[in-house]
Amino acid sequence: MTCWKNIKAIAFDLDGTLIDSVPDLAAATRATLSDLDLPGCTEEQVRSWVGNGAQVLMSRALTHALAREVLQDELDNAMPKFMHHYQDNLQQHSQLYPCVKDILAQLTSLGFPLAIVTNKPYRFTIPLLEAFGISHHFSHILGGDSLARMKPDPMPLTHLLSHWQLMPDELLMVGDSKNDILAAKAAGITSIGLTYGYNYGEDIGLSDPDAVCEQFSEIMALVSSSLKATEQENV
Ligand SMILES: O=C(O)COP(=O)(O)O
Ligand SMILES: [Mg+2]
Repeated sequence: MTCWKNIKAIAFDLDGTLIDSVPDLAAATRATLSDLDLPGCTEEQVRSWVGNGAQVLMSRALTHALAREVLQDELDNAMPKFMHHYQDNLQQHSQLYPCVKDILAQLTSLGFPLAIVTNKPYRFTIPLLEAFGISHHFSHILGGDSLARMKPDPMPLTHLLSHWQLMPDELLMVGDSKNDILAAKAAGITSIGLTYGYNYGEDIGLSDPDAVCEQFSEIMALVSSSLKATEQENV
């Protein structure tokens, strides 16, 4: 049984959890394909390709456009173009999901240490968080290239556990993708799966997170049981 009352710190996924970033990822993907004189793609297709970082996104887009397996040098040629297009247009059309700013502020004022654990390259993560005015909430920020392995590997989460000196049952991962839930399970930590993000078109419930939430604001009710437990201990 999940013990919500033990939660002391929270790790958040970024794309599809805090920020709906697909419109700008799709624009950068399409601009890259256009540079290469390849057929474009839809935003919906990009939504189903996001989840394993920029390189895998571009690899999936090229595989689709070429209708065959992509060669390493084709990917190597495309990546700087994608990075350039995305860097210049990180938040033209991306948006924070409802209540994100408010809930992060509440969690911060309640004293939870918060982290970002994203597969997005680190160099895009910081400016995006800053652009939306939420970077100050996170005391630790890990991009997909910050460590040797990214989600679904547990490495970023075990890194956080040792950084914060927490037991696995004291850390919560909140994310929209099976990569978030698989990483959480492999690290032995609690997870919440959000239904509104990107999960390759699959139901996040199939990954069996400890709880499924349809709205970001619903995480407050689960996390607040840990506060009640702390209050009772302090009486
Ligand atoms: O960039 C991606 O592919 C996914 O990023 P996320 O881990 O924040 O969802
Ligand atoms: Mg995500």
